[in-house]
Amino acid sequence: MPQHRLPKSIATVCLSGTLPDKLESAAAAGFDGVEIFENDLLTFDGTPAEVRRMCEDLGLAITIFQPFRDFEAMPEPQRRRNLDRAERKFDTMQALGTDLILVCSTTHAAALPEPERAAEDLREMAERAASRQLRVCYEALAWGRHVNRWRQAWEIVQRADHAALGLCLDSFHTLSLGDDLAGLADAVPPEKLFFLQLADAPRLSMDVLSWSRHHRLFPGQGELPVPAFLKDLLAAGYAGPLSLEIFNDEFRAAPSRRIARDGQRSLVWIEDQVGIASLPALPKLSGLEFVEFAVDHAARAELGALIGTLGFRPGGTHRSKDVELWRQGGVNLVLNSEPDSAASERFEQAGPCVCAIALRVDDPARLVARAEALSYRVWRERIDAGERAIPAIRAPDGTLVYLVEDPVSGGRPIWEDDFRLDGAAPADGLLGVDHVAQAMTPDMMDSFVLFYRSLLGLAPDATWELPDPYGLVRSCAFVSADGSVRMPLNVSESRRTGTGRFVSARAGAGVHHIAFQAADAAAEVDAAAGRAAPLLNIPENYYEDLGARFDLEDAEIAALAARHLLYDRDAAGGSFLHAYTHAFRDRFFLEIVARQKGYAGFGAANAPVRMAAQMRQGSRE
Ligand SMILES: O=C(O)c1ccc(O)c(O)c1
Ligand SMILES: [Mg+2]
Repeated sequence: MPQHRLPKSIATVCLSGTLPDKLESAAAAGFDGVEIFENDLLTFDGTPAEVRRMCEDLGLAITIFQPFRDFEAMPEPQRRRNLDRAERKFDTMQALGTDLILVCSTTHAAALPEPERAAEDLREMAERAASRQLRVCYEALAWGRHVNRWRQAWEIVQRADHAALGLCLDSFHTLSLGDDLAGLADAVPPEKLFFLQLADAPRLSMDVLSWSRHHRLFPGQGELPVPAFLKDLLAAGYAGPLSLEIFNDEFRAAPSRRIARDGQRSLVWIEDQVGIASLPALPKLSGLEFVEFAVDHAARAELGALIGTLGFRPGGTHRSKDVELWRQGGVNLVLNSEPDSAASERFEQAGPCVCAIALRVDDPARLVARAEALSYRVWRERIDAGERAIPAIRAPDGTLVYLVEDPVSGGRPIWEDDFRLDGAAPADGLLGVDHVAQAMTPDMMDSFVLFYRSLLGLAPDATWELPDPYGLVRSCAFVSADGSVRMPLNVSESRRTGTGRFVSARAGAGVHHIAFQAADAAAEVDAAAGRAAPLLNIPENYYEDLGARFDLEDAEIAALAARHLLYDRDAAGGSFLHAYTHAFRDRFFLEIVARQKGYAGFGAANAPVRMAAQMRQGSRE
């Protein structure tokens, strides 16, 4: 393991904007250095010396200049021209003030399949570089013409045998081919490990070039074993920068400050994963203590009426603020109309919405420290004497995530301190909050993924592509190990889907629906119907199909149909019952669910039916 902190670096290609924007965002996020991607220099209207000065002013080192393409093993006359081209790039590097250039393995059809020639050429280039105190590192592209594995690249570097020539290892190129770094520590001396690029990605079945150019992600946002890769590299003695190199269509378009910040977080996360730095330990989560809505008085009355039909009753009022607590069984809903508060700020911006959720955790202070180490913003609401200070962390969309100490860990319920609990006894059919689903623009998804994974240790469930009548909705839930916290994330490229319309109305991301877990779904729905709850109608065709898909008795199906309950079952025999309310002002909706025999999903198979029903219901209003 390295004795000193490894510098953190990011390739300019990861970020949107002009070169100065990219550099400022990298510096603001706390990076020590940048990889200058050649295209960002070519399109910049200023000299390399100016870029050098900008970086110096921002405290950024230029860790590498890249890429230098189609160099090795080319026939004449390209061979000679390539060496001239290299000399020109060395001039640029000297003006930039960086000593390292990345040569990626050639993809050129004319390249010769001769490692000896590749070695000879790289040796010549390294010799010329060395005469200017510069160095060259060689990277195997996963789609290289003759060299696509690090072992092949190493064979060539070894054969070239020049002190100014080493390897660049890129986690994507190795892991995308199902390869790993086994044998690296034995084969390659540490001084030959010149540079490391870290990139994660979702597992996709497509050609590796398109996968790499459009779908890379920061470590922790995807599915590749990047921490294991880094561990192997550190064990082999790598002591250079940890550098992020992400080609991603969303990143290219998203605000560079947010993406740079996420990049920096991903490196803090991976340092903790591999044990070269440590974050305060992950929280132990035990469910949601409350969900808070930002409302004005009119919306509060209307929302109170809706949740009233699900058996919620006013349970108390806040001692010093215009805030009501509504309860049903194990669920607490907070309706916040306090002017000049975090809630009112959200209301002004987005109208009635979920402005906060509260997690029950074993140690709020430890999770606040973890959030701070990951540069997530911590919020402390102003409080009056005698009231409890409840810390909160800002999710990527600004929603507050309050942290309350789990009573099991010795925490006292927060309600007695801050509320006058004077409500009538509510109904008690709900056990707790089952899940809170958020909808967002596609460019926000990976920021949320990193938030839930790095901060809370939630793990991704399966990804679903759900057909709404007006476009696809992509959904992936993040779930705690014990299932007590479930957070589905939904995105849609179309603005006409339910998700797309929500995101437009909400101007960003937010909570799209909240599901309550019932002990007995049928009883809960019957009670809600008795209170004239606006429940979503499900068409008869759905129930016809249920009978075909599952071995349910006709009477069972009739009982589901009568209640507009949806049904799902998993391979292990677990089952799921759920029903929905109409949307509240076309913004968010509520769901009643019951899980049996360990069912762990969300009824994804039913989502198209639900979305079509919502579309019909919306157009009737
Ligand atoms: O996609 C490419 O061409 C490319 C270029 C340079 C790299 O370091 C890399 O990993 C990929
Ligand atoms: Mg690379």
